[in-house]
Amino acid sequence: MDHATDQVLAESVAWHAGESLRRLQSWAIHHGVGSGKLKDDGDRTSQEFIAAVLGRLRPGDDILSEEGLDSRDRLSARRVWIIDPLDGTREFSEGRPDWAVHVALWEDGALAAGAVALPSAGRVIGACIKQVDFAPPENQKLRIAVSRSRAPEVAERVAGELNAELVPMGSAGFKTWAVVDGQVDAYLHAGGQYEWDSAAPVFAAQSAGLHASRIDGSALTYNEPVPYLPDLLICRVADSPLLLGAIKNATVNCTESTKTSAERTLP
Ligand SMILES: Nc1ncnc2c1ncn2[C@@H]1O[C@H](COP(=O)(O)O)[C@@H](OP(=O)(O)O)[C@H]1O
Ligand SMILES: [Mg+2]
Repeated sequence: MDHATDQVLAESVAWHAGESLRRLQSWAIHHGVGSGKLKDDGDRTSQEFIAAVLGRLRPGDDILSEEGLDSRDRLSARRVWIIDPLDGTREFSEGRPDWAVHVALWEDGALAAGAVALPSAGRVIGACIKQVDFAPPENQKLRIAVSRSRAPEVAERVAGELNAELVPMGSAGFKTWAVVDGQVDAYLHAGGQYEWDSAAPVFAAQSAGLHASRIDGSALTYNEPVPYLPDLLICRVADSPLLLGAIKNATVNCTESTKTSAERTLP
């Protein structure tokens, strides 16, 4: 299968899943559906839709999904779709716009396709997005997107060292889009996340010419036995030495772990 065809599929399935979720969210708000039910319905229906499409169009591929059962089979597979049917679930269930759908393809050791659908912005970011070549206005503080509900301690320290502004938002995909779109200069996360939270955003960011790595500067790797990938930095390549240096200073005595957890075991 050629990667251009896989990329079209990733963008299309993410877009359609996102549009269904957007309609579900509007309907639920209009009818006063509780946030718990909206969250469960969103996760379930998006998972079912994406799994059905990939199962029909790519029957030989494996799937690693936040909402699906994991299996050891994917460790010997050549191609694994890594999906988060609804990222920013909390924000979705609160009726907010900062959520996304992530669909990525890992093939032979690397990300080969990926798409992040952003229904509130009417956008999908993937392989065909414009390269990010802008510089921030002079004398403007660096703006760093962080989790709205779990802003990491390291980000607060980095902001202190660089006199940067932290911008809280939901969803890894939404924050990545904010960097690609120039609304912020970086997205910094630590303290916990899984492969499905970052695979599609990282593919889209790298396609746009951005830096994406672990917060110690090492490469992000996918389809690992334990899909725990707790931290992430996305920013312009030119800003990466400054940010990685500040993160290094900030992680001394920081309580957040950047080590891979071995807590999840495969059946
Ligand atoms: N400390 C942590 N441990 C595990 N997952 C985390 C985490 N912090 C953030 N995440 C996950 O990363 C995604 C983006 O988080 P945030 O919106 O806080 O930036 C969310 O995915 P889901 O919404 O798919 O669960 C969230 O659950
Ligand atoms: Mg997620």
